[in-house]
Order: sequence, then C-alpha cells, then structure tokens
Amino acid sequence: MNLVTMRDVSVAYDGYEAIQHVDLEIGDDDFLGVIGPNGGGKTTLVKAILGTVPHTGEICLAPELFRGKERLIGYMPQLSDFDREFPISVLEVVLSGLQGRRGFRSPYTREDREKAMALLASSGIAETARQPIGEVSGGQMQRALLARAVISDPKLLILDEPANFVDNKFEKELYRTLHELNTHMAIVMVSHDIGTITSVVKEIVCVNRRVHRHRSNVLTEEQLRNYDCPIQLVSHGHIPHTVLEHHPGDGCCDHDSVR
Ligand SMILES: Nc1ncnc2c1ncn2[C@@H]1O[C@H](COP(=O)(O)OP(=O)(O)OP(=O)(O)O)[C@@H](O)[C@H]1O
Repeated sequence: MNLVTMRDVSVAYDGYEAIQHVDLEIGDDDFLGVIGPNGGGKTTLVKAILGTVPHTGEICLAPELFRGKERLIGYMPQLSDFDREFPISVLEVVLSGLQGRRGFRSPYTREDREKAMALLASSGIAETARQPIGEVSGGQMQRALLARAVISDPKLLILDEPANFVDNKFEKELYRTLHELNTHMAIVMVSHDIGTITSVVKEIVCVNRRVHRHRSNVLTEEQLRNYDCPIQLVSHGHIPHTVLEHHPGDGCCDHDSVR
C-alpha cells in the first residue's frame, strides 16, 4: 500500500526549481535511501512530503498516515537545522515529537513522559533527560532527535542526514535501530554516503532536481550515468566504496570529507 503518492511535483524558490516533475510513491514497508549532489534537492523533496514548502502538482497522503487529526510522519531534521540554543531539556525535545496531535494544548501525560524516558533509556542517554539540549554532545543530540521522531509511533519516518557529525558507534546503532523500525514503518533516509546506505536501505532514490527511484539498493556506474546522478564508484583497499563525486564549489574535495 502506498502511504505517499507524488505526481508531477515541483518546488521553486524565487523562480528556481529545486525539484522538477517528481513522480514518486512511498510504500508502507519501503526503506528508501535518498542520495544526490549538494544542492540537488534532497531536503526540498523531504520538505515537500512534510508539506513545509509550497509545491505544484499533487502530493497525496494515504488515510493510514493519520490517527484522527494527527499525521503519523516522524521527522529527524539535519542537525544543522536544529536550534541548539532553544532553552529546553532533552526530555522536552523528545516530548515535542507529540505536538503533531492537532489541537494539542494540554500538558504531556504521565504515559507520555514514561514513553519518552523509555526511549531515552533504550538509546542509552537516560541520564541526559534533564540537561539542556544545547549542552549535550552531537551523538546524544542525534539520539534524542531520533527518539523525538518516533515517539508518536509514526507510519513513515523521514531522516535527513542522520549520521552527519556522529561517531561510528552511533551510526552502526542507528542503522540497527532503523532496520528494526522498518518492520513496522516506512523509512526515507537522506544521506551523502551511498557506500554505507546501500547496505542498509532497500532501494535508492537519486535526487538531482529530477528524481529517479531505482528498484534496487545497488547501483552500477552506468545506471548512475544514465540517470544523471553524479556519483563515482571508487575503491578503498579491498572494500569497494561509492561516494558522491566532487562538484566545483562544494567546499570539500577529498573523499573522506564528502561523507
Ligand atoms: N529556502 C530557500 N530559499 C532559496 N533557495 C533555497 C532554499 N532552500 C533551498 N534552496 C536551494 O534549492 C536547491 C536545493 O536545496 P536542498 O537543500 O533541497 O538540496 P540538498 O540536496 O538537500 O542539499 P545538501 O546536500 O547540501 O543538503 C539549492 O540550490 C538551494 O540553494
């Protein structure tokens, strides 16, 4: 069953079309890895699905994505988009994932708090619950943001570069958690590092203004060329690795910093 159906969707900023004529369906058990060059429109695609940017064309959300008026989409923003100065605790950040309940005015219930605490505990950061969000480490912040994204038991979880700025330990743990979550929710994950995500996601969506869904989690160089995806397959020691090709003006040029 499709949770999201996009038909001929375009999004423009001041006349510049960041994504064009997108046709994309997201099924209820999908795990899509969204890749593409810097500025290719990955975040814009996510924002279009979330309904936070004006678009042309049609974006249809299935009734299964709603519980009453609450929209069952969990979202983990890029760390850089999250305001660390916001004067709230880690626990409150997690609880704020419940604000999608429309007309939500009352204070959080005891069950809400218990659920938030249980999520913090299962991600190993229960002791940070009372700390201001601005004072925890990047890895702890990412764990809190993931807990926030799933506290409402969404049917669709969208993550924008969730492994940016974090250690390998969190990355591995994150992918294990996502694999488990994918047994009962669809996942869309934006990432630069297709070398890693191909082993995690089921299928790949390439975004370079145009959007192409590949019915596989493995892409050949030829496919990437045909779809106009500026990706390069390179080899690192014994492990073949796939990274985004450098683009002039990216501000980074060695492969490790592209990750
Ligand atoms: N609010 C905005 N106003 C004007 N232009 C924007 C805005 N947001 C994005 N853009 C432009 O739209 C294009 C796509 O941006 P977007 O952030 O969706 O790309 P991205 O693939 O997510 O990039 P990155 O990999 O760098 O995060 C870029 O050219 C960007 O400069």
